[in-house]
Amino acid sequence: MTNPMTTPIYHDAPGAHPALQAVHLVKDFKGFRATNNVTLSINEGEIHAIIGPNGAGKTTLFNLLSGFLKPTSGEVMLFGERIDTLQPFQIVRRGLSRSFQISSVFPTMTVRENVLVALQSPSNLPNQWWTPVSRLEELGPHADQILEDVGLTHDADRLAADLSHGEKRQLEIGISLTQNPKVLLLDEPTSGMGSEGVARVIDLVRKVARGRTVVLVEHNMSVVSELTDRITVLQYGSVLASGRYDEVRQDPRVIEAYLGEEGLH
Ligand SMILES: Nc1ncnc2c1ncn2[C@@H]1O[C@H](COP(=O)(O)OP(=O)(O)OP(=O)(O)O)[C@@H](O)[C@H]1O
Repeated sequence: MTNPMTTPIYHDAPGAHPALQAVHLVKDFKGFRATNNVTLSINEGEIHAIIGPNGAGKTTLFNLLSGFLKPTSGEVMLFGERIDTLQPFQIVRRGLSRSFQISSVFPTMTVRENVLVALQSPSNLPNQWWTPVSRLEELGPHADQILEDVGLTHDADRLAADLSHGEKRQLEIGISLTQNPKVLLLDEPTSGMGSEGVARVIDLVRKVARGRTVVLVEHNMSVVSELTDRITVLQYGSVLASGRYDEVRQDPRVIEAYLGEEGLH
């Protein structure tokens, strides 16, 4: 095992404070290398997008960063401390949360109950909840604040099952916020949404990113260009390019290998 004290730290800009780092990360699935020596550094306060074609390894990298997969080799660092040796709930306690899409929403509970239940959990992970909803009222003001933050105040008493796709994604982000994460990972927050929903999520991500570091996997390039400070492009599990969106979109390797002749817009 590598000594954390000797782990190289990749600062990419003078004065930058890394929040989340991958250091020579490798993940093999039965001989198939899904993550190939990925090193990247995401700075405190940054909104960073991970993009790449289908099968490039984005979800695998997200799972490695949040502890849902253990790396074959390499390290993940959160504010300079190794977290790849920890369980996901311990990583949440250290300040990193991720959205779970529909898996962490209880469809038979109301929107507000979903947030209340997540608030009393030591992490926002499924199976970590045990307090009956009736005892959760003291957390009500906090839940209401989160619902306001994610724009669901008027939907508080609706069953989660009755929410639209976009509203469920808003609730997912709300559930992630219950742990007041310093680093928030969002997996395709605009997937399956029309332009109105996309615009709402862009506003929401900007809002929740205040005072936080946000990492998102995103296919919609207009979302990427509007929201992100820097992006990382994955191809075949490796980092093809990483840097400011404006720079990376002009990188000939990115244009040729990933985006086709038209490139990023
Ligand atoms: N548990 C697994 N076992 C075997 N192979 C896997 C496993 N998980 C992912 N892979 C493979 O690793 C590669 C990367 O998959 P991953 O889902 O990380 O890509 P992705 O960039 O998120 O793709 P998409 O944009 O389609 O969601 C793919 O070839 C996939 O088939």
